[in-house]
Amino acid sequence: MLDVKRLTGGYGGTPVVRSVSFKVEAGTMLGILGPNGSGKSTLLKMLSGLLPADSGSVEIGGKPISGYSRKAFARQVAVLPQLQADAFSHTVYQTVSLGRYPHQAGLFAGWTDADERAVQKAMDQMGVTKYRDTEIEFMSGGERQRVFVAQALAQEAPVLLLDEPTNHLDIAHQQQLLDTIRRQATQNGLTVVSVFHDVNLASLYCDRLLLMNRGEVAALGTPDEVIDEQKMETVYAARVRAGMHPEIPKPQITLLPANEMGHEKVIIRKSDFSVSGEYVHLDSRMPLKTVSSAVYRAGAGWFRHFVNRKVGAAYITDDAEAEMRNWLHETGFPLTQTVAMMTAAMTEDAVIGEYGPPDAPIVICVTAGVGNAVDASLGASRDVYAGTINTWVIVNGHLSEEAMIQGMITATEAKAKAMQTEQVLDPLTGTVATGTSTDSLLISATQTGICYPYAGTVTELGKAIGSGVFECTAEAIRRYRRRKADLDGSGRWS
Ligand SMILES: Nc1ncnc2c1ncn2[C@@H]1O[C@H](COP(=O)(O)OP(=O)(O)OP(=O)(O)O)[C@@H](O)[C@H]1O
Repeated sequence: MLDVKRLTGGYGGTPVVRSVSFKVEAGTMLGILGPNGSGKSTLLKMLSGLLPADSGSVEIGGKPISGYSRKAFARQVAVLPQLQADAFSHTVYQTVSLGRYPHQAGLFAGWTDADERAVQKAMDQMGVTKYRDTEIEFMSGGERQRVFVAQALAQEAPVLLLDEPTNHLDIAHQQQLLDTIRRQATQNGLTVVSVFHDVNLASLYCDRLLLMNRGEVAALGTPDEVIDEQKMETVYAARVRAGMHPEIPKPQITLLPANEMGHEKVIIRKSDFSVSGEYVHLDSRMPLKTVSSAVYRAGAGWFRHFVNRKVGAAYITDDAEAEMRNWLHETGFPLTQTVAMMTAAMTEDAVIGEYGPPDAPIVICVTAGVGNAVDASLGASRDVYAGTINTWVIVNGHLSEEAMIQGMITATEAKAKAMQTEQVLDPLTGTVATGTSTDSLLISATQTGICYPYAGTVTELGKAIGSGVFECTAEAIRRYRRRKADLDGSGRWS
């Protein structure tokens, strides 16, 4: 739909944009990225015909833009320039209506139903209908921006050129605007070229990205191809980390501040844990990098509060995560900083130990209930009962991603060995159990101090995790059994 070949141009003699070539297919979105002054707006002005090119060509629908009359071009291309500070004294309705001028046959031609519908639809899409009769000079920057996007949409041109359309918009309106434009591209075949400052928004919404650097193309391709850590760091001269969006497979970048903010050194000790009949709680004072299979906030994250909550043996709920969230909220834990597990075992019986280097130990905490022990190798079908081994491994050190996962494997193997040593049997199969059906594991690290690249069983860290989880689990099983024996003897927990 849009074909740009070796486009060069700028202001006066010096070209600002140099030999830029790309194509945009109908129904797709191209995002233009690049540092300040890299030539993004200049390129967009050349595509809009506002700035003549020194050399090269821009074709729309197979025809050079110079071949279109002004009005015919406006029927093909709608443009949203960078938001201007000054606004004219027009109402929202009048401003959006201006978008219809390329469809008017002559100066005195009548306003048609199609014009009215297009204006109404565009105002609705941008959520500005309620300001219909407000003069735009009295509106906020974000509100005005939405009015100008509505004007461009009312134009109903097959090509839309946008310069920083989300400028001034809050996150809800950014989402609404880009969702609308994306829908127009996918459903109605709109071709969109948009300048973005926000690399992450561009990655989420665009099919392809064009990364500009000093007026030239630094990269052109899918978001996966363009959003590369090294490329971003070189072009923007900023320290970044690239990773995938948590919900959809699109790359996102995060800035790395120069000073290690929030990385005050803390040493986690056994004495930082508080244990009651209600829950085990570790308040680490600083967020710890964590991977877990917890009920609340499972997966990867940074957390300060670690909770292992006691629930009754008959605990049942349709949505354990939501129930846990409510409980945490009512109990006063900050939800964004807390990761939480649950257990039917007695939390007072938690076994907590320090292993490895005494000045920066690996702290392990285990609660065990093995009434529901399972031999994982036999895959027998069974009912699920409460009875869980919850294991926390807290490392005073810096773990690589690999070490995080290896630490989980090492801990699981050590737990299975403790089950074997303590001769915990699967009641269904009569064989030695390897765990229970609802076990949970958490590994956290301060990410300061000693670097641990690996945590396999022969590494220093692996040895501390292996022996520590084994000892703590075996002791937790013994405590559980003593409780059970007391219960069986007296008919109640002692
Ligand atoms: N009207 C103008 N006259 C002369 N030079 C200009 C004009 N507009 C922009 N420039 C220069 O062209 C270069 C590229 O500017 P442009 O606005 O295209 O960059 P950009 O990538 O859009 O930047 P930003 O991210 O800051 O909006 C800059 O060095 C700028 O100073």
